[in-house]
Formats: sequence, structure tokens, C-alpha cells
Amino acid sequence: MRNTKKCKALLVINPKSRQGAEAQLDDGLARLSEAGITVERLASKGPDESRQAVRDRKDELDLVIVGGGDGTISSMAGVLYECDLPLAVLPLGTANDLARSLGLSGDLNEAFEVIIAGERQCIDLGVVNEHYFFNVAHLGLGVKVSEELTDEVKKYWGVLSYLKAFFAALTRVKQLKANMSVDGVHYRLRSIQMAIGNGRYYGGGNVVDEKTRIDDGKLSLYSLRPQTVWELLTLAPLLRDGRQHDNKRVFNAQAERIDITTGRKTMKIHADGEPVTQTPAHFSVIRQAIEVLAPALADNEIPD
Ligand SMILES: Nc1ncnc2c1ncn2[C@@H]1O[C@H](COP(=O)(O)OP(=O)(O)OP(=O)(O)O)[C@@H](O)[C@H]1O
Repeated sequence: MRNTKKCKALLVINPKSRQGAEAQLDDGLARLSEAGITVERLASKGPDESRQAVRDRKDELDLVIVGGGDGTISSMAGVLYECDLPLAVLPLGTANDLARSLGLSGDLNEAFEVIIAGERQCIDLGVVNEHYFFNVAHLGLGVKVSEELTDEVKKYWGVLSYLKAFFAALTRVKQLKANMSVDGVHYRLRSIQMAIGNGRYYGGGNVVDEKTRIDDGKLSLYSLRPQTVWELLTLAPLLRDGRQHDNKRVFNAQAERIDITTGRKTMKIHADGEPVTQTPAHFSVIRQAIEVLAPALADNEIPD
């Protein structure tokens, strides 16, 4: 975008995200203005208002900058796709997992520089039933973890809130029986946790699968078979880095379409930390759905 043409951007800031209310943006916004990027700023009261603001302005906008965490950015996925507008991210949340998948450090100055540099990448979008997601959708333990993660807990504990929530969720998790179709191949399994990833990172820097990227046109699935808390804890380091494939207590797959039913019992599904739908669930991926302002995506790199 640098030295090319004038650019009009809408900046949607979620004041409820961890750093959304306090972040100092004036210097960065002045740098955008110097670079020819005119920014209209909107303090979002909720996802519906933010989405409507984009729809109302879609013909005059060149870019939507979203300042918030994964919940906020995910809430804008559908409208960005529908309006075919590029996304830039100001990582103002707690986990900022999409920012990690895009190779952004979490530093605000750097995020503004990335916008000014204007380098673009195309990334995939996950779909579960009629909902879009960037990072990961969960059934089971992951749902219990995000139920423990209230906005207050996140504000107080920061990234450590994910660890705190994990231990609290362990006491509440029950096993589920699932029938799955993975690119047409059928499986029946018992599970305490299923994660279906479009992006690479979730839950504050966990890797869904070391082989996955947000632009590979695939979903990565892992499912944890029922196991003791001790076994689960021994698995934790492998799950943290997405290296769980060879463990017999984990089922892994990569696919473009995944269907999950859980009999007569419906199971809640959370995506990017927000409750979105329930089983029966149909998962798919839209390849190269959204353009984002980001440096070239590194090959399977796991930043510190
Ligand atoms: N577009 C939006 N505008 C206003 N509020 C939103 C929007 N999208 C989501 N929210 C609400 O704001 C809450 C916090 O936002 P978000 O999840 O982005 O920040 P966070 O919890 O600090 O970060 P992270 O998801 O990266 O851990 C969400 O749980 C949701 O209730």
C-alpha cells in the first residue's frame, strides 16, 4: 500500500478486549495518515454494529482494521468475506492467536508498520454450520475451557487465564461418543476433546498441528480419547507444540470436510473462544477466502 494510492480504512476497536480501551493508538494512526491511509475510527458496542458499519461503507472502503482479540476478529470474518474487503489486525486481545498465525509479534508499533508496508497474504476461513472461524473450533474440554474464560478472568489473569481455565475445566469434562465423516471416511470414537483447526494457533499459543498453516486449504483435527488426568498432563507438552500425531491416545486427521454427529445428545461447539453452534456439525474450509495485511507466512515456524 506504500506510495501507491490513497486508501480509506475503517478501524473497528473492541473496548472490551484486553487492551482495547487503554491502547495508545494516536502515534500509529498519525503514521497511517502520513502514509496516505485515512482512518475512520469506530469503538464497537457489539458484533452486529461493527458488521453493519462495514456493510454500510463497503463501496468506499479499501481496508478494515480490527483492533481486538480473536473473538472480535472472528466476529468480523463473515462480513469481510461477504464484502470482499482486506483485513488488518491490531492485536489488542488476550491470546491474539490469529495474529500469531499471521506471524505478527503482538507489538502495536509493528502492527502499524505491517499496515503501512501493505504486504498481503490470502488466508483460509473455517466454516462450522453457518459460522466462520479463523483459528480453532472445539467440542468437549475446549468448550469447558472457554466457558471458564470470562472477560473478568481474562482481564485479571491475562494469558495465564488459559492455564487456570484448563485446570478448572478438567473437573467438568465428560466423554462424548461421536460419528465422524472425514473427507468421506467414517469413524466412530469416544472423545473428551475435539479440536478442528483452520489456523495454526489457539488457546494462547497452542499449536493445533505442527504441519498446519492458515493458508493450506485444510482443516486439522485432533481428538483426545478418554484418559486419566495424569495421562492428559503427560500429553500437554505435545499438544502445546502440535506434536501429538504419533500418540495412541490421540486421533489425528487433515481434511477439507468433516461431519460430526453425537447421537441424540447435542454437544456445544465454540469457535475462536465464542459459543457458535452445536452438533450435528458440518465443517469445511474456504481456501484463500480473505486477504490480510501480513508479512509472508513462514513455513511451519513456531515462534517463542
Ligand atoms: N465486534 C465486537 N464488538 C464488541 N464486542 C465484541 C465484538 N466481538 C466480540 N465482542 C465481545 O468482546 C469480548 C472480548 O473480545 P475478544 O475475545 O476479542 O478479546 P479478548 O478476550 O481480550 O482476546 P482473545 O480472544 O484474543 O483471548 C468477546 O468475548 C465478546 O463478548
